[in-house]
This record gives sequence, C-alpha cells and structure tokens, in this order.
Amino acid sequence: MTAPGITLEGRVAIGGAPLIPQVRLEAGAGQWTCLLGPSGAGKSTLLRLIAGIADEADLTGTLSATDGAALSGRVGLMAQSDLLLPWLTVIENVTLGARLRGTEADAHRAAQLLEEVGLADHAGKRPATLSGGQRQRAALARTLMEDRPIILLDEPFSALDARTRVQMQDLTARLLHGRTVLMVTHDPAEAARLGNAILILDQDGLRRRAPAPGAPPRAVDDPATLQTQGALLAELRSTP
Ligand SMILES: Nc1ncnc2c1ncn2[C@@H]1O[C@H](COP(=O)(O)OP(=O)(O)OP(=O)(O)O)[C@@H](O)[C@H]1O
Repeated sequence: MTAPGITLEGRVAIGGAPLIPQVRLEAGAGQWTCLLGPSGAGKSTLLRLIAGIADEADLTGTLSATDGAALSGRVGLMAQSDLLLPWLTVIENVTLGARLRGTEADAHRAAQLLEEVGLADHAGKRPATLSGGQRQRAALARTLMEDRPIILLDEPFSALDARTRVQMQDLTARLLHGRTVLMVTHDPAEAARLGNAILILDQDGLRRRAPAPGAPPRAVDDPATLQTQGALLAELRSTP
C-alpha cells in the first residue's frame, strides 16, 4: 500500500466564529505525525475535516493528498471513544463497514486481524464484557479492517492504564507501519515515543517541534525520548 501525505492549508471557523487561524498542516507520507495542544484548540475538528465528516466546521483553504488523487475513501478515523456498537459482537463490530455498505465482509481478514490484536478468543463477545484495552484493540481492528492508507487517531489510548497504553502503542505502530498516521494526543510521552513529526496547535496557530531521534516506537526509558517528552511538556504548560 502506498500511503500519500496530507496537506491542509487555510483557516477554520465554526458557525461563522473563527476557531483556527491560518495554518498549514502537513502529515508526511508513510509517517506518524502527532498533534498536541490545549483543549478546545480544534485538534479533533482538524481530524474531522480531513475525514470529511466535519459538517459543523468550515475550512477556508485547501485539503489535499500529496499524490494529487482525491482523499475520499482513503481515510480511516479511529474516534476518541471506541464507538463499538454494544448490541453487536466483537467480530460484527470489526466487519461493520461492509455491513453498512451492504457488501460481504472478508471473514478471513477479520479473523486474521482479531488474531493480530489478540482478540481471537473474544470474537463472539459483546463489547460490554471486554476490558478497556480489549475494546481499544477491537476498535483498532475495525479501523484496520477498512484498510485505508491514511489513518487518523483521536486520543486512541487516553483511557488506558500506563502498561496497556504502551502495549497498544507498540501494537498500533507495528500494524500501521507504512501508513500515513495523524494522531491527536494530550500525552507528550506518547508524542515523543511515536512521532516522526510533532505539531502543536494553540490559539496562535500550528508549530512544528523536533521529534526524538530514532525510529518509533521508541523505548519508554530512552534518554533522548524522555528529553523530548520533557521539552514538550514544558511548552504545553506555558501555553495559555
Ligand atoms: N459539532 C460542533 N458544533 C459546534 N461547536 C463545536 C462542535 N464540535 C466542536 N466544537 C467546538 O469547537 C472547538 C474545538 O473543538 P475540538 O473538539 O476540535 O477541540 P480539541 O482541540 O480536539 O479539544 P480536546 O483536546 O478537548 O478534545 C470547541 O470550542 C468546541 O466546543
């Protein structure tokens, strides 16, 4: 799969009120870009605009893929909450996209993905009977089932305990390798571990910060990664 980059350039308003000043957001092809910033800055709105589902927001500007082809049909979004339908089993949730399109789901691929995320034994269970980490893995399998080259992740690991979070970060980095990923996170440690590129959005706009050296996912105790984490945290704390 060849994953194109994304460029969003312009300003964003909601209901006529300015939300994001003129920005240029670039998510590199096949790279993992992390987007940090204070609550309400418009991070989720940017993801929703790129996913084509931000009916409430207006972008005055351009949104394009770096290969020049349309973005439509090439973007997968894993939203802030896992959005698993409680009345469907795990495997039915994973194959929901095909069901909604009225097409036959690839059952073999769905089973393979559940195996990869470690949920093969839970395929017939309802989401309510799973732990938080298992639900996140089911949501990840559903996102991967759609097989899109561009993946948008909105605080995908925020509800997890520290140990499960690191496991999920490693798993997601492995499974999304080579895709273009844009991830919103509030966690500087997560951005320092996973980002090939790091962006901060606040009321002044969007700025780029240097990622830690080496390929993600970086070790949690890697000194350079911890240093990047500290620098990001200091900057976020000083942001109004
Ligand atoms: N559907 C909507 N209708 C009207 N306003 C909205 C809608 N969705 C979001 N907003 C407003 O847009 C602003 C930005 O919201 P957004 O969710 O993009 O911020 P965020 O940076 O992702 O915040 P957080 O980190 O808290 O998730 C907020 O003030 C929010 O109230």
